[in-house]
Amino acid sequence: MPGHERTTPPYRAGWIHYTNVAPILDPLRLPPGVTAITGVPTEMNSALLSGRVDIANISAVEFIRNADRLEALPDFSVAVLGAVYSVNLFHTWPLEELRRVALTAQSAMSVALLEVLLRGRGLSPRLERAEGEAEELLASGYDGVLRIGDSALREWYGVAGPLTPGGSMTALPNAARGVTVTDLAQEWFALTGHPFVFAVWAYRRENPPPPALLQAMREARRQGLGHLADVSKRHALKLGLPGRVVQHYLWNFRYHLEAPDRLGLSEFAALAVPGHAPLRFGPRPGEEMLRAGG
Ligand SMILES: C=C(O[C@@H]1C=C(C(=O)O)C=C[C@H]1O)C(=O)O
Repeated sequence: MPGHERTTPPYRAGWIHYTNVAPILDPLRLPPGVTAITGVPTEMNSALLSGRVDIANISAVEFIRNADRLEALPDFSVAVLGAVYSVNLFHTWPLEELRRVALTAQSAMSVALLEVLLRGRGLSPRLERAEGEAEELLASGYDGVLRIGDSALREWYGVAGPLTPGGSMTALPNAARGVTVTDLAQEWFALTGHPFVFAVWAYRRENPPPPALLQAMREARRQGLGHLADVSKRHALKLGLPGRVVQHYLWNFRYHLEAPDRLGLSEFAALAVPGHAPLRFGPRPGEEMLRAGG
């Protein structure tokens, strides 16, 4: 049409912006032509699947369930080997005696992990979606509450902290005032000896991210991990937690989807989504142009 420039629509990103992705997202400068929105995991999962965004860090189980149409970046993850501190089951009875467990509506992956862990122990408490703080839900009649993200980290600290100087964050499970915190990633490690991958960066296969976005994300991660003390200090203020606790929390993550993480992911996929389509990952750093034919 005369007088009308044909413009390419923006490439739309959806970020779960929990503190655990701050080392990647805080320093990120979006390249021209890329926009971003933020939300909790279940919101970003559905934004990607419904086509409202083009790439998102989503619950890994949704990537597995939709492996026939999604692909994930080969070198980005939110994973841990052992405890994660922010995916917690708060409970007042031993796991074997739980009857009614409240699940946060923000999570898909941690819910799937809890289901796998309970099944593995032959347990089947009633699982219900309910939102609210752990102690509040425990007081209202639930005997277990699954919480994730920043509020789970804060509530974990409410039970486990304040840590004594030189005290260990790794003595788990934590318990205080009749509430036990079971760290689900720690349980996964006890079961398998492998890392647990909570999130991957996924996109619809026919719509991969522009190389400039990948480059910006990799550069941002380098910056963030290189200045972890600053990132931690800033978020500690926001969270109302000691800087050293947030720094321990952040350095503990595995952000590169390395071979051990993929092993953990495949193992989880086989348990949680039997018969899933093969998991597909995009080209390795530096190989994007090869695939684009350039
Ligand atoms: C480690 C976490 O992982 C997050 C948990 C998710 C889920 O339970 O669906 C999704 C994305 C992850 O970034 C956390 O929430 O603390």
